Amino acid sequence: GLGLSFTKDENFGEWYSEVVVNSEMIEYYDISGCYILRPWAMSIWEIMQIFFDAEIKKMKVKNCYFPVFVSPGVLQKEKDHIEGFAPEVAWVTKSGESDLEVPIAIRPTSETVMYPYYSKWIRGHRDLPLKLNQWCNVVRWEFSNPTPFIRSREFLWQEGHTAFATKEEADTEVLQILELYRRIYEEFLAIPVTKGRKSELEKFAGGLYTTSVEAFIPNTGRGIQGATSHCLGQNFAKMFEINYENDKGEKAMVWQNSWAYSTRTIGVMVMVHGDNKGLVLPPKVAALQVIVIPVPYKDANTQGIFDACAATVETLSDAGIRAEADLRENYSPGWKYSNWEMKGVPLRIEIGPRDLANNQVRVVRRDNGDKTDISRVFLVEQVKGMLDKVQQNLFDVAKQKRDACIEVVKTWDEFAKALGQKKLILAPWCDEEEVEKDVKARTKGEMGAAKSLCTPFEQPELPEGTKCFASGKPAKKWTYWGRSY
Ligand SMILES: O=C1CCCN[C@@H]1CCCn1cnc2ccccc2c1=O
Repeated sequence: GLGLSFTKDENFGEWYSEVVVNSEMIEYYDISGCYILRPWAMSIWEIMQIFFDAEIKKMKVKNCYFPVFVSPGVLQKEKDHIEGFAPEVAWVTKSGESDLEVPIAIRPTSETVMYPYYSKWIRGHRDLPLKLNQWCNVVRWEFSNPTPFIRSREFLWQEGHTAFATKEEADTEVLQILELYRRIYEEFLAIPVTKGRKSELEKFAGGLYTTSVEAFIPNTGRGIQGATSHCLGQNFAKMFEINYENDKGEKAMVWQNSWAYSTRTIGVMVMVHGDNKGLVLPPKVAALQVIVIPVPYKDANTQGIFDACAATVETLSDAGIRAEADLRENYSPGWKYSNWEMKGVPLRIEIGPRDLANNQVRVVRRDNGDKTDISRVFLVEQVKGMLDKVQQNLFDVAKQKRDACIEVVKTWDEFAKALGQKKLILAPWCDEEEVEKDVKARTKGEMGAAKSLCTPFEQPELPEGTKCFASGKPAKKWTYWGRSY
């Protein structure tokens, strides 16, 4: 039938797969871990891209495009960053019938592709800052459970790679980009995220420090890294000899950042807002914000109803609202309601004989089902107002649910209990890596180990003498912990 076979609370994994397919965002592909992004998903990606691309252009970042193929020499150049990732690198070994002399890697990320050329292009201090970004795909041949948008062997992202004369400039940009990622999640996807710093164990090994925006999925009790903004320090500058003659005539190495968000954002949005009727789209990223549906009754002025639907679409479209009418003759209004609810369209407008007679329309909200009759005289401002209310309500509900999952703990027992209850745990930590490894070891199991998610920039009060939850040593900071994707 039309509806879902699984409910979000009873069978989250099956529910998710069904929603992304039935809403026509994803088509499963015949290669494991690869998915077809259909227009209903691609339109969300494009709306975010328009915002983010415009914002980085204000920051004087320029777009470019580097090859997808990586020569083995440079890929292996960065020893400690590549070692952990090597199993994920996909290689081209043949063309046609013949083997390639030297296998060629497919980019899993582009530091090693780009930085030999940064070394060539950056000569003097006038060549700085160099700020490039590319919108592209990357390939990581992962083996852990593939999930559309969340974990796939190929995904779309943007990767920014910048180089500065000073650490101060790099530090500043890291946080400017992180704020853009917060806006992507909170202003567009209506998802609350926490800005913070990754631990030494969880950070990008090739960098100096990693900041991230962290989201949380209440249904699975798992944290998920939403986007990352790394300061690479001078590590890659040393490796790839990216230096310049500074204004004192000395040779100096550049300070670099790299930052990315990916199509994973779309999966988080599905998981957070979706319900048992299917996808729920935040209006800001909805390709279609209003669907207008005629509700003819016997022969009561059917043409008048269809004309009113068309006129309503025109009025809303002229006001910049993304609206369409579903005038298909061979589907009932009820079928259409279910279909567009499954696709997550924020508002439905119904026009029947009574609405026509009263020069009004009935508006139904997808997020909470509220029905409101509004006069066609005030149509645009009322619909705009309702779209804003849907956007805000989705954020407020998601934030309330996420906050309800946060558990502040002081001891190991409280930590273990909260973990079992699928909580997002805030705990005082001594900031020792050995202790972090110990937490992973002690929580290993079929649900996956707990790990540190981030140390939030907004630190609660840490009373003198507070002990680390895991080691009992003097705590230095509050850190979020939990199972994760
Ligand atoms: O996050 C980002 C932001 C954008 C640019 N790259 C950084 C760091 C990527 C870390 N990473 C992640 N998976 C990998 C997989 C295979 C080889 C290398 C890597 C790898 O370096």
